Amino acid sequence: MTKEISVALVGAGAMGGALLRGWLSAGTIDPAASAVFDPAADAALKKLARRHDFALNPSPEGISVDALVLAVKPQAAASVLPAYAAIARSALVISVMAGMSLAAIGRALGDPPRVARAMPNLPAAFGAGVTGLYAPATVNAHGRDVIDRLMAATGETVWVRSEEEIDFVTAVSGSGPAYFFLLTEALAEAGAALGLEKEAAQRLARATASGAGAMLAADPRSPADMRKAVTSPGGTTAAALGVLDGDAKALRRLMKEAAAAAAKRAAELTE
Ligand SMILES: NC(=O)c1ccc[n+]([C@@H]2O[C@H](COP(=O)([O-])OP(=O)(O)OC[C@H]3O[C@@H](n4cnc5c(N)ncnc54)[C@H](O)[C@@H]3O)[C@@H](O)[C@H]2O)c1
Ligand code: PRO
Repeated sequence: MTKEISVALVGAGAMGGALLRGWLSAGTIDPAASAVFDPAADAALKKLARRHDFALNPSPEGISVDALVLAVKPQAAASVLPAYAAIARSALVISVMAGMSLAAIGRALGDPPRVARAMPNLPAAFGAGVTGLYAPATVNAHGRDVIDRLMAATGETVWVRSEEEIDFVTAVSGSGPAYFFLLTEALAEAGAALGLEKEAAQRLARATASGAGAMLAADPRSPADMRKAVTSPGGTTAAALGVLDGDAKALRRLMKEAAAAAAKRAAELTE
């Protein structure tokens, strides 16, 4: 049997909390040997700590774990991370922070020997996440396996070739769920504008987004092939796609601009 991983998690908000819940339900981590740090721990997190018996907000002094996972806001990192420098000396450090470079993490933690970047996304809370991963050569095969096992507990993992590509992952899958939620909002608004009752339009749009997501998860066909399966020649879908994807390729152009803006912002956060 594979050994459970001991983890110190710094920041158990939306993303850190989703990872923690994924690890606990998949049995990936050893709760009794793990610790979670979050000064704003709410009742749900306290209940989780009691149920699974992990340490919540212990003194970081003397804590020794396999992996130190950093999930605080990048803007808070410089002031928060130094308190965890001693843990980082012997642990594999995995940062899920957007736009916080290996160099900046190293500076804040006193240059620990092994630091990797991971960019998960929020569907991790339902085991439906995808995480982009990058580790420099200082992280060996065992370290990579630990990172992969931790992140695979909440969905798929995709290794990328360079640290710069983590900013591109952030633009595609880290921020990506928000693009689909916006599309769902926009579709509901369009339905209401046509004359549907607002609530009916919202239910139709949401179930359509979730149904399309279920097809993407279960159907091996490419997204383009599934799009074609919905589109009868000269029919209603073709009329809509003529607006979204006609000669001007409006949606594809907009998506490129949006992803470029997200990647640029990730790079700015790094400075
Ligand atoms: N939300 C996402 O979809 C998403 C996706 C990928 C990566 N991320 C990254 O995850 C990180 C966290 O984002 P989030 O959305 O979960 O934010 P969040 O605000 O929900 O969570 C941050 C948590 O850090 C805690 N915190 C603050 N000071 C702390 C300290 N001194 N010690 C320990 N914990 C402390 C806060 O109380 C909060 O619970 C960010 O760096 C973000 O870039 C987020
Ligand atoms: N949420 C974080 C942000 O918006 C990182 C990816 C998703 O910056």
